[in-house]
Amino acid sequence: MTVQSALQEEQQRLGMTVREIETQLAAIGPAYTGNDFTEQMLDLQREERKKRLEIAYKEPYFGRIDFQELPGNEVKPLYIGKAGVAKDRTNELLVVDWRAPVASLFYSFTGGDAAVTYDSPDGEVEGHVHLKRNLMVRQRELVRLVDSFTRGQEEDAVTDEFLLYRLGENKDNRLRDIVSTIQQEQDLIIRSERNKVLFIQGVAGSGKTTVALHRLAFLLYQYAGRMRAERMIIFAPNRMFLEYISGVLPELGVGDIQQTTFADWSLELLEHEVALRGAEEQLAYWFEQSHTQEELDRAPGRLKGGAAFKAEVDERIAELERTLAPAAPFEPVDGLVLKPETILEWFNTDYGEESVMRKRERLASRIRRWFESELKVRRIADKKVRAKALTRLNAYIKKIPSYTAPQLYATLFQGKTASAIIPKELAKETAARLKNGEVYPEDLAPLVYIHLRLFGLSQPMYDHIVIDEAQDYSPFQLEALKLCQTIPSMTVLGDLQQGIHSYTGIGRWQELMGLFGEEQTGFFELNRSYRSTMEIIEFANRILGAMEGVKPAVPVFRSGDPVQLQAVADNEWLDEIARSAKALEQEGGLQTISVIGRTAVECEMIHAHLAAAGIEASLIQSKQPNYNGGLSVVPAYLSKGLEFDAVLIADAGAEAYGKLDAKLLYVGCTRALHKLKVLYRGTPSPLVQPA
Ligand SMILES: Nc1ncnc2c1ncn2[C@@H]1O[C@H](COP(=O)(O)OP(=O)(O)OP(=O)(O)O)[C@@H](O)[C@H]1O
Repeated sequence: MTVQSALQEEQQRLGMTVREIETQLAAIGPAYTGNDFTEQMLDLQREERKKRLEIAYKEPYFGRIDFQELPGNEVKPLYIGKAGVAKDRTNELLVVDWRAPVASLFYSFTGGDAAVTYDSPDGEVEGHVHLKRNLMVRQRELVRLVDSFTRGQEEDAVTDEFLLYRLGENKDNRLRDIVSTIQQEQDLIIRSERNKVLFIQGVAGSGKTTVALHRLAFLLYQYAGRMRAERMIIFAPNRMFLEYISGVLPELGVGDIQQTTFADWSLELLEHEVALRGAEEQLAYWFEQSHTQEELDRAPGRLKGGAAFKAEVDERIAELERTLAPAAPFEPVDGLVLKPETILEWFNTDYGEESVMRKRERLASRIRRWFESELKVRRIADKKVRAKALTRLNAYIKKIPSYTAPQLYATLFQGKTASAIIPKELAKETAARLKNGEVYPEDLAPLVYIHLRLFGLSQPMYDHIVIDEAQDYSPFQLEALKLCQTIPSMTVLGDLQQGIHSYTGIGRWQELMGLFGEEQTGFFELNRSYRSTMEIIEFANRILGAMEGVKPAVPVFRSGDPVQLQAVADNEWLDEIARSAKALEQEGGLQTISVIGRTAVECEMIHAHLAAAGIEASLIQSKQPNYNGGLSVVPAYLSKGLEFDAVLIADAGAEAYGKLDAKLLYVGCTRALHKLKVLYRGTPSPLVQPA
């Protein structure tokens, strides 16, 4: 078939599909506004369908795969799109949803005449691929067609043309979906079974965040009815990042998934009984100055987030459970005695796996019921005797220990019962804060954990949990989240090479993986980086070069400008930043440009200088809820997770980045998609020695 006839065929097919979608959309009609429940339910379904059709209407599909099921079936063309569309009357599939089992061929097939297979609900299906075609549709017009495989013909060497085109585009201030170019190694993760805790170690720009979001969309499709969006939750490092990723799920037709930070979620769970303090001061403390390894190891976050402290918390809860049932008999009326052995038996046998305070509640109710029934049986009607008995009952129940999470947590920092591993100074300071209802970020995981052990989760358990930037999580945080699921189902992603919060996070994935049984976990590595050009990735790889156990990122073959490394005199520094930023702006086409500084203080200074030079830029600070694109100034530690068309590293001098700061500089440089310029004052950092 010639290119011309292929184009014609596809144009006709596209026209037919678009008309069908238009007809179906028109038939849906206006929303129901009445009170009939059945009608309301039907309307919800119609709305769902409408949403899917609208997504399909924008860009009906992006790929085609011609598949012949064996043995000997006919060759069927399958069009793959964001949302499945079937013909109204015949139910013939016009577009296959990208998440459908057969669509996996589009992502996993890399050429060759051999038979291939995919997993369907009825078992493995075998067949031959005859054609793999990428189609670019914009505004319902076919603008591009590339065949990456035609059976029986020489292999076309253009497999990655579409990917390169997508990667070469400039980006705005939002992360995008990648359904049309998901890569094989990413697809494997997205389609993994649900009842696993998947750990994904991926280099900067390997698509971890994007893949995790696509995985949610896949799970909702694959386990429709068994997994629900409102019972899924995404944990991201900060609110600005949440805003940055907020477009992807709606683009994939998925709504209602909770997206939060661990701190916000914890405070809500604790019903705002405590107030969070010190988050910004902590960032300033750890990032505005250099620290030794020893300081990092002794950091409060490490101590309170580690396994040893958790063991102490567990022991404290166990002790509470052991001593909760009263040891003294209950005698509401002289001669009427409820023995402690009976109470203990009720407590130990009747309430099984329930949370500790719930068990207490049930025990108290049971004692009350016993009291009422005994008084009835004994026909105790005398008002005075009854009133006295009631007072005794209340006093007895009041003595059964009752704690809120902050109260129990506080016992770990006071008097004889204080924790053995928390240094005295830290314990004193924590106790004083707790008295005022104030906590630091590292107190949240133990508090939430205690709360969940004491009271359980007040809402349904989560069907799936996504944790982004998980290298910054402590084992205790994961232990707390583990309590929110009956069967673990999580996607835990991060990059140890970007582990800049080592005062609280982990050094090895095993620290988190070890919390689950081996059969419950899966581990994936993503080493290909899709964000940056080859030149940028090679530069960034050299920064980490000297570090132990580093896996260099493998670039996609996308070449751009060389990275510019430029010395600048102290007195010229701010002017040069302004000049460089202006030059990048004037290049045109770059939608997002960022000046990345070492500290927040440095960024404030740069921002003020840009403003004085008449250059409009936004200053990104730690409390910021959003980021609007354009030109921004941001400290390296806040740039994590984001990306910009062009990055200017404000100062990579030896004073700003010592050898211990490799990860931080790596984070900064790997934010750049297309252009990277690095200025330095004085001697360059040993991490970026000029060639
Ligand atoms: N298969 C793909 N097709 C097109 N673009 C992709 C693909 N995979 C990743 N990308 C792009 O690469 C960039 C990086 O993706 P993402 O932010 O998800 O990576 P990450 O691994 O979470 O990065 P980091 O750890 O540096 O924050 C995004 O612009 C994303 O759209």
